[in-house]
Amino acid sequence: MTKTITVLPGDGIGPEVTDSAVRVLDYLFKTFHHDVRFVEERIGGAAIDAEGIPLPQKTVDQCQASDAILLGAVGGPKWDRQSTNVRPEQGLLGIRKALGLFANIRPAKAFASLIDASPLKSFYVEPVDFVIVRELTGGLYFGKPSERRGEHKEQVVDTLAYSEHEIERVVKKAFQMAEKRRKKLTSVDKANVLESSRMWREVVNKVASQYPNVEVNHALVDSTAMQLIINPGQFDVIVTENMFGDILSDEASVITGSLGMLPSASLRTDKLGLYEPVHGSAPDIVGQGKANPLATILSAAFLLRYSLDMDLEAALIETAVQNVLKQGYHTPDLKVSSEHATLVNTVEMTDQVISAIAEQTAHVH
Ligand SMILES: NC(=O)c1ccc[n+]([C@@H]2O[C@H](COP(=O)([O-])OP(=O)(O)OC[C@H]3O[C@@H](n4cnc5c(N)ncnc54)[C@H](O)[C@@H]3O)[C@@H](O)[C@H]2O)c1
Ligand SMILES: CC(C)[C@H](C(=O)O)[C@@H](O)C(=O)O
Ligand SMILES: [Mg+2]
Repeated sequence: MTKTITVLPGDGIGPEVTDSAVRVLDYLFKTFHHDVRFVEERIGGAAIDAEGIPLPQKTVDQCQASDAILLGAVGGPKWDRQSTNVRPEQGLLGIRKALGLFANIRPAKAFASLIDASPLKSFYVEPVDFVIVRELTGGLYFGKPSERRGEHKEQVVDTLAYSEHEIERVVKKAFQMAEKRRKKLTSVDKANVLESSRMWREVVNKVASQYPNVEVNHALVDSTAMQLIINPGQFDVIVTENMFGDILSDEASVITGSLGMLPSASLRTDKLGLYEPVHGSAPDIVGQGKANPLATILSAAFLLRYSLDMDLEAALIETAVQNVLKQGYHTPDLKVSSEHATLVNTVEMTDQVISAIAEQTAHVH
């Protein structure tokens, strides 16, 4: 049966990086004779410009009817300047919520050839291999009320709300991942201040009894931000609420070299997932061929693994990315200094990944 991937390029460098990932996927599907079609829909600023809203119903319906979703990025100064309440980011939050994608998986792993691209000393970067499991459909991002108040709108309120069920399902996902990895789970919160964090801890402790092989630590978010810099190698799986996960995952991304390298998967309990780079629409480099497509290409590998059960094809992408980096190809965001380094643009980087896949699949007809 034909599988469908909905592609949501979005704004800024979004279309540049999704084009790259679609080319890589298309190459693999042709090579292995998989029957997969791509359908493109609008989200974010692109949807606001065309239809006045960041998440048209047609986009939601198409995503719901598909097997997986590949997203670029949304947002940019053009829409920040508009004085309306309509924002591109509402499209992204809306699609995560509409599809119930509660678990956002953001791995950070050191690539041997990028160790020197990190702002940290290589000694700290080499052992890095952790996954942030970020709760994605609750917390401060979605709590109501969220509004300006008072006669002169001189007050404001945002709400951090969670139900036990919302915490439990994402914490279980994190335990399941930890079981398959080094069996260490760090739950990050602000339990010295927030009631929601104290409940978060209780739920983690309750779920922990079902996973006796996994060692559990509770850590405060401020000290975790520091530990990520002074000893990032200590972490295996980190589970945390929506906003803390957002912040820590950007921090994590630079440890391993660049925001342009970090993929993500947003999952629920069945196979449908949304795959996107952790980075944003990078308005400062749009249209210049400088966008690093690897975060999106690696997100496409997750798409193959988690939504389409194509583990072999996913591994081919990951090995190809490693090989291309080993050969010294890099986009401008990757500060590599080796004498074999070759600076390439977005399209050339994609070409290199496809040739590296071709080398591995030369025997397939
Ligand atoms: N998932 C998303 O769609 C998403 C995520 C974060 C930010 N945003 C939106 O993106 C816009 C810009 O936000 P920002 O500037 O804070 O974050 P950003 O991630 O877009 O950019 C931060 C910096 O990293 C660089 N960068 C990011 N991705 C890169 C890539 N693939 N290759 C090379 N360099 C890359 C950018 O050039 C910039 O200097 C905002 O409107 C924000 O809301 C969207
Ligand atoms: C653009 C924004 C709404 C989004 C978030 O905060 O979730 C982004 O920063 C991310 O990390 O995916
Ligand atoms: Mg973010």
